[in-house]
Amino acid sequence: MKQRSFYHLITPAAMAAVDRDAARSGIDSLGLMQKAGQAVSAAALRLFPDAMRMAVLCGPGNNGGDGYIAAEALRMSGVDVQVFHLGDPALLKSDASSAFLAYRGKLRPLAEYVPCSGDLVIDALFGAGLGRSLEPPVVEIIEAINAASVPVVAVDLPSGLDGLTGHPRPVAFQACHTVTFMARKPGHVLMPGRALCGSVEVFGIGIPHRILDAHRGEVAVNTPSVWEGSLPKLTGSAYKFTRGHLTVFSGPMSATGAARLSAMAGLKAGAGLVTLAAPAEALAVNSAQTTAVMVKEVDDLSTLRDYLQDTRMSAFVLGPGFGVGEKARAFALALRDRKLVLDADGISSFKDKSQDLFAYFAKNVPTQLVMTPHEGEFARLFPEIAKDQTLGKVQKAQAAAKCSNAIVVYKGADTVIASPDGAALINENAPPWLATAGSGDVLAGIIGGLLAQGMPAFEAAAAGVYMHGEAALRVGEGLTAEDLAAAVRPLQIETAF
Ligand SMILES: NC(=O)C1=CN([C@@H]2O[C@H](COP(=O)(O)OP(=O)(O)OC[C@H]3O[C@@H](n4cnc5c(N)ncnc54)[C@H](OP(=O)(O)O)[C@@H]3O)[C@@H](O)[C@H]2O)[C@H](O)CC1
Ligand SMILES: [K+]
Repeated sequence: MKQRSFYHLITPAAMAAVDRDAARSGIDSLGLMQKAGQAVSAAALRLFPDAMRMAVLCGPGNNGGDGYIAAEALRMSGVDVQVFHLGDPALLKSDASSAFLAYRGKLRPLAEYVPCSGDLVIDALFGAGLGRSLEPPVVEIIEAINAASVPVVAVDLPSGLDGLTGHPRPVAFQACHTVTFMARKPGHVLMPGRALCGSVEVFGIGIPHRILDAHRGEVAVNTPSVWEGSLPKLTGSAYKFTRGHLTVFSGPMSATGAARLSAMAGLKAGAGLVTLAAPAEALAVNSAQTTAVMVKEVDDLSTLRDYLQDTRMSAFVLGPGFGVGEKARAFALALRDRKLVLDADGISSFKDKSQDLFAYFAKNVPTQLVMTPHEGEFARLFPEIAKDQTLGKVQKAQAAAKCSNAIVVYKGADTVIASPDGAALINENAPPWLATAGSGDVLAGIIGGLLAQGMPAFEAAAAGVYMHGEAALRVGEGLTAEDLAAAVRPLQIETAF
């Protein structure tokens, strides 16, 4: 059975609505808090059986409530527990107040906590209800605990981490383990939140899935379950043209390697034919270094138009090593009714001219344009969105996809794939060694290869990002882009021979 709740992400605001609906449907909310707190206590005992003292830091809301339940459960297990509270516990409301009243152990104000060797900190200051940036006294305490390197188990989210954006506000605990409830939030998956959480445990506290489903938004983790139904299927009657023809545009003689990496990756991703469309000066160098990939002269807009007469040309990659400028812009606009991956120089060519690009591709429904910017390229194409500090990476990618009518693959350790209709996926299978020269060229080629085989653009982009991560994991540390391209494999092939 698929663990659906693990792959769908629930924003903190949606989680609050889930809580409200659970209470309205008659579910005992204190019972939910008790299960949450007990799960935290179980995790602390399992992971840190030898802790000399467990310091439970309890905040002013329900996250603090979970902390009081955990503290009492630990105390009952014989652990030396000390609660350090933020704010006046007499002001706690409803379930959190009940949890506080049920706690029978030692209690001191948060400011009195001094981290000691042998401590385990259980962080129950703030969770999904963090509504604004932390104030200086709490910032200082978090910084002091992080600096002391005592282990921290976080309740729901490391305090200070924004569950929507994955950003610290302005600091957050560095946890070694985080226990969250029912479903992960985007902040558990986006960077740097993912790193601040340590390992993440999703504990079911008994909220029915029908309530979670009702509040499930547009953001999920990029897993095969989202797009595996759209993967190209290889049947016994397949021949090379039915598997699609990908064209990758080569740069000038001095910059052809990037396009060759894309081309090889497209072929490995399953495209039946791949052609490097190169200017005359780069024909020889490309021909000398390719075997299965074909080479064809495409010099200018006029030869491109002739080339496009062949309607079997099913998808295109423009950008890797291509060169920034008017030629890239003219080529991209000429491809407006084709399936196109616009990457690297193809993106940078539209700096300060992005409205032309967006206007040309505005009418395609569904969109056939995939753009693959890293952070710097994203800022060139979407300067206003990039500098909006109120938006997290997912919201930025969603806004960019909407205004460009393109699938936006906003790259990084936490690549976000966003569609103009608002759907967004966060990728989490990319190992750190994927950050190497030429890695993006390989990704563009994989996505192009999937588009060529008929996958819809959003699914092709998401599957491509996932296959890219899988290929990197297969190669391991020390990977070069050549190794990566060679390690690309189709994910699912139906062998109906
Ligand atoms: N279904 C579930 O997943 C359950 C989760 N539980 C736990 O409940 C919390 C969410 O509880 P909530 O009370 O909504 O929020 P918090 O405890 O995280 O924080 C709210 C309180 O914190 C104050 N606040 C917010 N930001 C700041 C700040 N920057 N500085 C100081 N104080 C802040 C806020 O004060 P206001 O003035 O804004 O009202 C609140 O007092 C979830 O994370 C889980 O741990 C349930 O226990 C079980 C069900
Ligand atoms: K917390």
